[in-house]
Amino acid sequence: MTTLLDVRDVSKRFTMGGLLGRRVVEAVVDASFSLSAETPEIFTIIGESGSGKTTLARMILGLEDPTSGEIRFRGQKVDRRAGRASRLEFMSQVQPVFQNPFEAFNPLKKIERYLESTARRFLHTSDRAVIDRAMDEALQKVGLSLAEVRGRFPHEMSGGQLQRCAIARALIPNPPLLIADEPVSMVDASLRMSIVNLLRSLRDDLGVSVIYITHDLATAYYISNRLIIMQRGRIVEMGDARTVLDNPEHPYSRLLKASVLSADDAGAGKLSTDPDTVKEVTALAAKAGRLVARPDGRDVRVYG
Ligand SMILES: Nc1ncnc2c1ncn2[C@@H]1O[C@H](COP(=O)(O)OP(=O)(O)OP(=O)(O)O)[C@@H](O)[C@H]1O
Repeated sequence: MTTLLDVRDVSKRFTMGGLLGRRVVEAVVDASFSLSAETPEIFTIIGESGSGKTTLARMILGLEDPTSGEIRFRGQKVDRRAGRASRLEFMSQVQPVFQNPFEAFNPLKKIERYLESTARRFLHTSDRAVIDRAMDEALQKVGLSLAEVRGRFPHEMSGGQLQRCAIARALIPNPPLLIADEPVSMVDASLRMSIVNLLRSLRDDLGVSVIYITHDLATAYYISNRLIIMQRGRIVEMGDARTVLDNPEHPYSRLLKASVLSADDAGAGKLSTDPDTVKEVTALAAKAGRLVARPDGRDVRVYG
């Protein structure tokens, strides 16, 4: 297997506060997984709020350095301090899609200006016809066209349409990997599935791999090939999405499946369920344990 992305024993520790009241947060602890270059897949990272999903994504994007461990993309170490040319080359191949498309776009600028600057940057051209063609091709991939988008400001689009534009922007350099951090949580429920289906068609029709970060088990089940479940920075279960979600083995994975998001916290990724179970699972979060490979291909964290 040729490896597209290799995340090896990666940890991230944040230290906050001064000498008095110093606080250390273990945001990600010893995360390891890899994606194949030959088989595009949707690889999902699931976990409640604060479990370390975004920190892991930011390290993969080279926006944050691991405290220990290493991330390699196509064999090259992901390095925030690499020279401008190699950083640009990396960024053209690993593109982010963020949660809130209204924040991703400057409200005072027409949408095409944003797409255009991405095209100029990554395609190294200022040829108008080449730029227009690249923007139109990328927009067609998400079910839009340059003619539809031209002249429009972000507020003139629905959240779903704008998220499509954000995905089109990410597709301009033809990246083999997208990192989509909660890409549907700010989109109206009625339009959510169309974005989820779009991610699926990027994989199936264009061969793009997607790291899909979410706390929504339903969409994860629907589109993922493999997934990892994170609790307080640690991977507690990893494997084929359906195997794990049909029959979760780690107590936290079971809790995640059994829990219902409370109406107040819908979309915030906080769990609301039986307090005793929560207590039991919280106690496990303080233990290191170790990931053990199971015969059915999944890895589950065990203790003692
Ligand atoms: N720059 C930072 N400085 C200090 N602590 C941080 C920083 N970034 C993240 N953290 C902490 O690291 C932990 C993991 O945060 P992270 O944002 O990665 O979780 P998450 O799973 O993405 O949560 P959410 O679903 O809410 O986005 C949290 O305790 C968070 O407070």
